Amino acid sequence: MSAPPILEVRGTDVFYGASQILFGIDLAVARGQTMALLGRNGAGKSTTFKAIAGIAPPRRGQVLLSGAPVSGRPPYLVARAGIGYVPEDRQVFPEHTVEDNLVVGAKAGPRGDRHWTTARVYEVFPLLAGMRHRMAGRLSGGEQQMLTIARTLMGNPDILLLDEPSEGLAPIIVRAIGDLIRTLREMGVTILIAEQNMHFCLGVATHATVIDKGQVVYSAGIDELRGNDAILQRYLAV
Ligand SMILES: Nc1ncnc2c1ncn2[C@@H]1O[C@H](COP(=O)(O)OP(=O)(O)OP(=O)(O)O)[C@@H](O)[C@H]1O
Repeated sequence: MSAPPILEVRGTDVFYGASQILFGIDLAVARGQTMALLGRNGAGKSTTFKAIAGIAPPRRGQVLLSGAPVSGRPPYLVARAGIGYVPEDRQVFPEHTVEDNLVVGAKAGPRGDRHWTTARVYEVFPLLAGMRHRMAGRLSGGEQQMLTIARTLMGNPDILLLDEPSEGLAPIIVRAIGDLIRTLREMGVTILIAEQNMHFCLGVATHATVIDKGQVVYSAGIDELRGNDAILQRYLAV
C-alpha cells in the first residue's frame, strides 16, 4: 500500500457563525509536492488554511496528517503535530533581532528531528544571514515574509502552509520569494500555498487545486492547469 498523503482535508465544512464558508473541501498533498490553492478573492483559501491549522475548526469533515486526524485539536497542538502555518499577516517580533525571531521558532519536529537550525536557515536564506542582528521591525515587507517562513521552518514541520506569500510585495521581491519556494521544493519540503497570483503559482507549484465559493472545482498537475484555458478564465480571470 502506498503512503498516505502528508496532508489530507476530507469533506470539510466550515461556518463563521451562521454563514457556511466551506462546503465539503477535499484536498490532498503528497510528500514533496508544492500544491497551489488557487481562487479569487473571498473564495475561501484563508479559511481552508485556518481549518487545517485548527483556528477555524471544521463542523464536518476531517484534516489528517500522514493519515492521523488532527482536526479538533487547538492550533498549538496542530503545529506540534507537524503543520507549519505562515498566516497572511507576517507576524514578526518587531523589537527582537532576526536571529532571536528564528530562535523563538526553534523546536524539534514531530519525530524529534532538528533538520532546521539557524546555520541551515542562513545557508538557504543568505539575505537573513546579513541581517541577523537587525531588529525585525526594521525589515521590509519582503524580508519579513522571508523571516516568517524561516521561523516556521525552524519548527521542523512536515508541511509548510503559506497564505498569500506574494501579497503586497514589489515584483522583484515576489521573484525572490518564488526562487526561495523553488529552492525549498528542491530540498524536498512539502508546501501548500494559497494565492490569488496565478502567474506566481504557475512558476513555483507542482500541483494546483482551485476553489470557488467554498468548493473545490478543479485539481490537477500544474502543466494540466496551464493548458486548461476554460478553468483559467472561468475561475482565475487570466
Ligand atoms: N471572520 C469572518 N466572519 C465572517 N465571514 C468571514 C470571516 N472571515 C472571512 N469571511 C468570509 O468568508 C469568505 C471566504 O474568505 P477567505 O478569507 O477564506 O477567502 P480567501 O479566498 O482567502 O480570500 P482573500 O484572498 O480575500 O483572503 C468570504 O466571503 C469572507 O467574507
